[in-house]
Amino acid sequence: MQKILSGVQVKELDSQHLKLSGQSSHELMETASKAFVKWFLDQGFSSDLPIQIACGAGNNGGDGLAIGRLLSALSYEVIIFKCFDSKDSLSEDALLNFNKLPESIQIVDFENLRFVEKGILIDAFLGVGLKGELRPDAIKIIQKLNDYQGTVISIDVPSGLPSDIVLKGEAVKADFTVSFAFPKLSLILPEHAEYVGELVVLKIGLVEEAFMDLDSTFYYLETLDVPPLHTVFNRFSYKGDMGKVLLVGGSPGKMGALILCAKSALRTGSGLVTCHMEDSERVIVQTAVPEAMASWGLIPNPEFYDAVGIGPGWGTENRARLFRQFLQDFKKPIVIDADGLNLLSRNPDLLPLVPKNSILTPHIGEFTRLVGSAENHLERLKMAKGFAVENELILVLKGANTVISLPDGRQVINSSGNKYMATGGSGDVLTGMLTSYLGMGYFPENAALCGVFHHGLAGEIASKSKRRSMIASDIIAAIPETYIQLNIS
Ligand SMILES: NC(=O)C1=CN([C@@H]2O[C@H](COP(=O)(O)OP(=O)(O)OC[C@H]3O[C@@H](n4cnc5c(N)ncnc54)[C@H](O)[C@@H]3O)[C@@H](O)[C@H]2O)[C@@H](O)CC1
Ligand SMILES: Nc1ncnc2c1ncn2[C@@H]1O[C@H](COP(=O)(O)OP(=O)(O)O)[C@@H](O)[C@H]1O
Ligand SMILES: [K+]
Repeated sequence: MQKILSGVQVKELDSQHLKLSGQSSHELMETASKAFVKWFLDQGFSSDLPIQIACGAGNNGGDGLAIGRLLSALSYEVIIFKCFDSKDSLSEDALLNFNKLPESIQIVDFENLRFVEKGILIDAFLGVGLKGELRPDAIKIIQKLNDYQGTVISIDVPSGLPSDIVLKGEAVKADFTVSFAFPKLSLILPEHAEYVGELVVLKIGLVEEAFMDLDSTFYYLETLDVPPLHTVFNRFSYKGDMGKVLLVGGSPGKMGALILCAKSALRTGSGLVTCHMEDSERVIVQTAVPEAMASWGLIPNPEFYDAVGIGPGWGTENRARLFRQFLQDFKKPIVIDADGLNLLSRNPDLLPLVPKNSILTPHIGEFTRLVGSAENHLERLKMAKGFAVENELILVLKGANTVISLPDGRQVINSSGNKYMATGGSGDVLTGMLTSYLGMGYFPENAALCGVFHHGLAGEIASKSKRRSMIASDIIAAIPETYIQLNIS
């Protein structure tokens, strides 16, 4: 998995990479700019209007200048807005690219800037080299850039946004942020949603060894990381190998949560799924999911099951005793969601009974009840890490860019998923997937990573044709396609 480094570490990373690869810094800038242009062309933006590029004096501006030259060579009309005083203030590579600009590109001093409205503005003013608070002249530039009415694309980070802390002042509000190598930590904080817009991360061929000596506990989970985490089943596998899972949840009026969870576990690959609920509700489950079995009353013989998921739609009234009894009987890692988490919040004495390496899946509200309230998401991530380490549990903090905190202190940020997944029941689908992987014998860490990634990918696939019409059942229907796309048998 790709380490996520701080803005300060990026300089060190660059020099390590240049040393190990033999590439020059100018070539690296060219690679990054070409990666951007390739992405840009794939988006199919209209080529009728000029591309306006606001360039600063550092290497972020250098990227902007190189991109301008590359787009101009593809017959785009390009206008460069100079957000720096003179050529003397340019970084070495920015100057090199400034001197390579063809005559056909218009260069306009920032004071004389007049936007061509409704087109595209590329923000290459400030990147990870931003230090301290913005200088007054930079604030003015950012305010002016934010007056633009068309599409804004920020390079690496929206200008003004610090790369790894929460923003205090002004920053560019982008529609897209195209970051290089890994997402800078601040790009995944919900506080910055209106600045970052859609997040895109492009590979620029940095050699892996360059990351080795740079410390970070944050990692980025991407498509290529996932196939090796999966268990391969052989042709003699039988349904017992695929896991016998028990899902405990549902209550009158909330049976849908358990049904979604059961369908999701089956689609993920579980061999046998049993739903445990109140006697009065079992007909609903048996009708809705004929592939699942039903159980009610006390949980008979918990040891029979390979994995258990507990909580979706369960309610909290009169559940604590059953939960305690179950935790005393069942010693393998489990998945706890929704009301299972609420029960833990209300009965903290249950927490030490939760088997080590169990997976807890709170959204921010459940997290606040369970772990405490945080001033901002960065502080929340710190608390999540502390909770996972202290209790030897895996904490999946759900949201855009779900963060998986592992008992050894690593925190893995998921790259898959999108806003269309913000729909009732999508968390229940995740619980079914996670429990299914545990049931198939996956190490809990791999179950968490695979479950979260495939869930997000299924959301992406389903939303292609559904957009805001997507419902949780659509995510379940897209699970098979995730295996096809990742070539998992
Ligand atoms: N490995 C990577 O990630 C690569 C990074 N590249 C680019 O290089 C950028 C980093 O370049 P640099 O290190 O030159 O830094 P930047 O270009 O991000 O920032 C430096 C500029 O910001 C100004 N500045 C700093 N603090 C300020 C403040 N408080 N108020 C106003 N202005 C301020 C400086 O005067 C300087 O002009 C990245 O963001 C990325 O765009 C690419 O060129 C290639 C590879
Ligand atoms: N904006 C978003 N971008 C990506 N994923 C999202 C977004 N909003 C929600 N999700 C995902 O959808 C799921 C919602 O779960 P949850 O909040 O428990 O919903 P519910 O209780 O309705 O099932 C989580 O896995 C979360 O990561
Ligand atoms: K920028």
